[in-house]
Amino acid sequence: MIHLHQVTKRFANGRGIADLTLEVRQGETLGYLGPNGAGKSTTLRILMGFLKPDAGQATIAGLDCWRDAPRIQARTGYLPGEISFPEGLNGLEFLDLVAGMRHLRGTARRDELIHRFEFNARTPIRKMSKGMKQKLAIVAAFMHEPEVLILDEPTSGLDPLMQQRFLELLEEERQRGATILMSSHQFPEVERVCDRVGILKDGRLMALEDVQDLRSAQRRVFTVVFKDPHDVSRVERAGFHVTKARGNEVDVEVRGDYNAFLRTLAQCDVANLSTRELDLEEVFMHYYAETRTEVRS
Ligand SMILES: Nc1ncnc2c1ncn2[C@@H]1O[C@H](COP(=O)(O)OP(=O)(O)OP(=O)(O)O)[C@@H](O)[C@H]1O
Repeated sequence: MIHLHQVTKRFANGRGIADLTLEVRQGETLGYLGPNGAGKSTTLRILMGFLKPDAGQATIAGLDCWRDAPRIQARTGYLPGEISFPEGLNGLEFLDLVAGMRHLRGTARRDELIHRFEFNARTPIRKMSKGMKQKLAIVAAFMHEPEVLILDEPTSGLDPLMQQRFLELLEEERQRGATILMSSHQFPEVERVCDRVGILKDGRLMALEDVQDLRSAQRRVFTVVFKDPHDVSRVERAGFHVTKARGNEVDVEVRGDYNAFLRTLAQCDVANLSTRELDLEEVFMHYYAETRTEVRS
């Protein structure tokens, strides 16, 4: 449904996106993650036809994002990262303006969304808080029940209750069959609502993974407290991936077969042992950091 094929956009500062190929399948929700300045918003703005790529092609439902921008903008729900509203309007007037541009007549969905996000849409926009403006932009992006949603950090500025409401809305849109591309810095929300997750760094796609596969892969962190500090180096020497070491206590990431690790532990004097699943943040954090930091005392 959403296709980027070898798309490059380079700004004067040398940043942007480079040779990016990515597909969001029909009915799929794809989480788009990456450090600040990675090029996420740039990608989304190219898809909405606000930026022209230097090379490559971006399409939504077969329409070229640059040439067919008005048609794409009419049928897509877009939530920008930085929202600029026209001067002098209240929330409802702004929504009427957007509805008019999309030739949308019914107001039931609009009113239902305003009710759901609990804000007074008659407030002048200049008097709205950051969170209220975000809610208003959400209503504008979702009220025409688009088949494609392009969302740039959609929960930023929302309080925890409203973030929850938003994720419920997204879940409903997924059920309805919408195709969703969503940038985010919130690993837990991506893990909750996305089918796949792409990681962008320095304008390049570093990883593209199925969230279900990540869940089912055997990845655990073992936190072990040794009685004898020499056992810490015994674990390291055996080739296991120690992610944190604090005195006698270590965190060890183990993927796949746990038996070899347990056999190594059997040779050590273990005072305490706990284990948990690796979360999405831990799986992907090394793409964010320049070098993995090891905490040693
Ligand atoms: N219109 C522009 N003109 C010049 N440089 C730009 C423009 N838009 C973005 N950039 C630069 O391109 C790079 C990528 O920016 P972008 O906003 O796409 O990153 P991002 O991944 O969305 O970051 P964040 O997580 O901080 O929102 C940055 O270095 C930014 O300064």
